[in-house]
Amino acid sequence: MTTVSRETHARLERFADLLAQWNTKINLVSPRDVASLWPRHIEDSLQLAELIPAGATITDLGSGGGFPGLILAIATDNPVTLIESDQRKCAFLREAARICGAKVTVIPKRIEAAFPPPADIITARALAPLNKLLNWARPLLREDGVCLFLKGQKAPEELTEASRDWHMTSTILPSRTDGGGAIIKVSDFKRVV
Ligand SMILES: C[S@@+](CC[C@H](N)C(=O)[O-])C[C@H]1O[C@@H](n2cnc3c(N)ncnc32)[C@H](O)[C@@H]1O
Repeated sequence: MTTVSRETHARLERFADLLAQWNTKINLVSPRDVASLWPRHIEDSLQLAELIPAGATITDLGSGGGFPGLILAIATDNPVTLIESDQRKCAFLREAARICGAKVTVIPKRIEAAFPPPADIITARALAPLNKLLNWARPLLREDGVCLFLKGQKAPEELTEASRDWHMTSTILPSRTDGGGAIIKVSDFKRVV
């Protein structure tokens, strides 16, 4: 379990309450996950916080209900850009950021059409295979930036597949919350020509 301050815990509780309210109208998480928001979604996102340096700018791709981007904005107080194409989810993300006092910019567009300033860190969860994530991330990341992707059991296969198209420095870290899941950390990557 990731340890957070009492104040951060209270802000995350506010986020969880708001998500549960909004989830009755829009599908931010599966309805059966509302009762297990902390272990399944919040803790899963929080484990990235300790891999992110203080002050680093973060861009989160396909943020959905705010995992992991909004959770990281609350836990780290770093500036976070959330890219999400679903307008109703963007309305939730803006409202949750306001209520939880998170430094967030929401870009209500498809990733391919979003051009935020290059970030120090790119995150994503439950969005696309690694190869596609790297393709989206490259122009949105500083040259010396790092990608942190929350992945399921197929992380090793995705890394093998992506290695055919990308030169990269990569590590697979075991997820602390999802048995069999993993964090794929990628830096210094460029397309094989
Ligand atoms: C399966 S959900 C995962 C949401 C969140 N990351 C999580 O772990 O709960 C994928 C999200 O990515 C968004 N999405 C999918 N393709 C996208 C794209 N090309 N540009 C922006 N958002 C996209 C969807 O609208 C959806 O909210």
